[in-house]
Formats: sequence, C-alpha cells, structure tokens
Amino acid sequence: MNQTKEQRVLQYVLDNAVRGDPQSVIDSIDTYCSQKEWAMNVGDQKGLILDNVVKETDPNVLLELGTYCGYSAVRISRLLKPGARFFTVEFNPAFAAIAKQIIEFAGVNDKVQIIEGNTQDIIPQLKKKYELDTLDFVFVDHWKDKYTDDTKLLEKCNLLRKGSVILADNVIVPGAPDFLKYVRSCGRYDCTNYPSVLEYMTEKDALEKAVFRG
Ligand SMILES: Cn1cnc(CNC(=O)c2cc(-c3ccc(F)cc3)cc(O)c2O)c1
Ligand SMILES: [Mg+2]
Repeated sequence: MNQTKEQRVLQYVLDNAVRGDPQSVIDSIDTYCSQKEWAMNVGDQKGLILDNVVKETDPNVLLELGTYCGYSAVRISRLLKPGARFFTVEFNPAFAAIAKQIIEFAGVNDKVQIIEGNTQDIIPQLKKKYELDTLDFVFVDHWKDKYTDDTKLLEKCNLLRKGSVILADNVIVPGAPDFLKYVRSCGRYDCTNYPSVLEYMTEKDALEKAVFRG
C-alpha cells in the first residue's frame, strides 16, 4: 500500500527524533521537509515568530485551526505552562491520525487535545462541550478561505475577550486577503504584520496578529 507524504514525515520522526523531546521532533520535521519533501508545516522561520507571540501572550486556553501533522501543535505545546488547555481542530481524519502519533511521540499529548471535525461545527461547541470560557490565543492555519468566517464565528460565540490574540499563518502565500481586510478594517482588532518566508522556501509570506479589543 503506497505511503502518503504525511506517513513518510511520521516515519522520519519515529526514525530520527528522540521520544519525549519536542524540539527533536520539530527539528526532524524541518530537516525532512527542507531536504526531502516539502510539506505545509509553519516551519522554522515563521515558527520562531509563532514561539515569540505565544511566549509574550503567556496563554492558559488556546485553540488551533488546522492541525495537519501536528508540527505547530508540538511547537506551541512545548511552551505551555502546566494546566494550560490547548485544543487543535483538524478536518482530515488521515492528517489527524498522523498528528496524534507525532504529538504522542513528542510527549506533549497531555497538553493538547485533537478535535476531528469541521471548524464551523466545532467552534460553537467549545464553551459547553469543552467547558471553556474565552480563548487567550488562537493559531489560524487551516483553509485560507475559512479564516474570515471562523474569526467572525469566534466573535459570535463569545470566545474572544479584550486581549485575545489571533495569529494567522499564510496571509501572503497562499494568502488570506479577505481576512486581512476584515481584521484591519472592522475596528475590533489591533493588527500587526510579521513578514517572513514560506516554509522551506524563499518566497515571501507573513503572519498577521490580530488582538481583539473587546
Ligand atoms: C488540505 N489542507 C489541510 N490543511 C490545509 C490548510 N493549509 C494550507 O492550505 C497551506 C498551504 C500552503 C501552501 C500550499 C501550496 C503552495 F504552493 C504554497 C503554500 C502553505 C501553508 O502553510 C498552509 O497552511 C489544507
Ligand atoms: Mg500554514
């Protein structure tokens, strides 16, 4: 049975990283995807910006939209303090299965919960079913045409409070023009752009931070 690229990434982690060491998992994925096969992980350059925004936010309750192989889930989880609650949503069951194994291998499975499903169905369930109040930090990295609707849904579900941080990947490539337009012009966010490069490439990309004004 032919392996998928994501299965090859997982296998490379199992063969090359150190069980229970999140940094070695991150480094293994970055090595594989820069030398062997490109994959849509946030990568190390944008990953360093992600690290810094998470550190400055010091979040207790976090959400990620778009788990993929779990690279950013491991990246974020390794920075969280004990007791922090981190949920990551993945629509694709095959990706979710890979991410579960990578998260477990990295030893951060006690910090992050993978929720399989469609963000528009999951987001309205977060308060009641997952017993959370508001979100401190949201990493948005799923389908680019869903960024705006899901941001509006987070608002509608009262999941954002004054100071909630939304950090969005790929606002240049593949791009999320309507999201940029919305958060920069609706009057409810303070926005900051962080120029960088597309993972494992030299093309320009950027992260956008949108802090909810409440
Ligand atoms: C199927 N699927 C499951 N999750 C998703 C959402 N993510 C993306 O689509 C995504 C795409 C790219 C990208 C692809 C082709 C290209 F030429 C340049 C960039 C980079 C990223 O960082 C991404 O997050 C899609
Ligand atoms: Mg991305």
